[in-house]
Amino acid sequence: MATVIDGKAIAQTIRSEIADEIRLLSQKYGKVPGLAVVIVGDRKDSQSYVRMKRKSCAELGIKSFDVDLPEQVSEAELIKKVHELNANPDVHGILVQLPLPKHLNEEKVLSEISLEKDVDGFHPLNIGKLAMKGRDPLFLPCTPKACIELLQQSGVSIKGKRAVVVGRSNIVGLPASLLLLKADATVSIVHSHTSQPESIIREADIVIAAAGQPMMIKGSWIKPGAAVIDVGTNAVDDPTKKTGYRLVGDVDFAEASKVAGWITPVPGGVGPMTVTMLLKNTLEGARRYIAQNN
Ligand SMILES: Nc1nc2c(c(=O)[nH]1)N[C@@H](CN(C=O)c1ccc(C(=O)N[C@@H](CCC(=O)O)C(=O)O)cc1)CN2
Ligand SMILES: [Mg+2]
Repeated sequence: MATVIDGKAIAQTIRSEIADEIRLLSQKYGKVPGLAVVIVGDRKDSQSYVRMKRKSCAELGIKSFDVDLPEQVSEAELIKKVHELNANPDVHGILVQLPLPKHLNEEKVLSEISLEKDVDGFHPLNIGKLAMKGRDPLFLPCTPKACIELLQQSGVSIKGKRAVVVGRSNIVGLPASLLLLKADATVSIVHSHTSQPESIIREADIVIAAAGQPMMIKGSWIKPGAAVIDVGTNAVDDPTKKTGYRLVGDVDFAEASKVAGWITPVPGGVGPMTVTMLLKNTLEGARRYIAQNN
């Protein structure tokens, strides 16, 4: 049976370290990190993620700046808000919750966030630097950073290993594959046009599943002893639950956990670490700001 990687517990340990560092920063410089969380519209899932982020800020001593905009907000108004946050010296990190409503151009909006405050690491220049050998972005995207941190904390070495990323989204799949490449893995990306994905996944020592397809990766697709990091958070109907649904990953956990060496659960794996990496990036942004302005 695989070792189940407890993302919630690992996240908790890192959070208490972040809280300690924030206390020190505050004592020494009289400043606390500030994070602006911008949300447009009222998608239930996005609202819930934003609530989690704001609550986590409060718990760790990060000042959160809440910007809630209506679904119909114009691109110009949203960008004006971003510019105001760029100019606010108490804000060290800015994130715009994704996805945005269809009428807004995500790439345009994200490229207006100051590079030094881009704690999601989604600014095209930060992504570009991630793709370049010998260059480092100011911030790494939170979910891919969470995946690497979970592997490292579990003692899984990446260098020279075969890694497969399932999915090629801008938020997870693409940056995760770039991070694995930077860590010297041999990386393949499997996506909706890949024929026989199972034959490629079966060769992988490390699998990062970020396809958004409930339980698509079967136990028979996993190489014995592989490390499996499941980014999927899919709601599937479950009449036995009060809510009427339950969350499952992109991996069939019951099957894969019998074959893998390590595996993350859903919920309680990558999700809590994603928010923790955001808090860590915000602390990094504040530290950098203080170093440049003292
Ligand atoms: N601006 C951004 N937008 C989005 C990001 C992002 O990193 N930045 N990622 C996702 C959503 N996301 C954070 O925003 C996120 C998703 C899931 C979790 C999480 O903790 N999941 C829990 C289960 C939660 C539940 O019970 O509903 C888990 O896996 O244990 C955190 C953050 C898209 N948008
Ligand atoms: Mg859009």
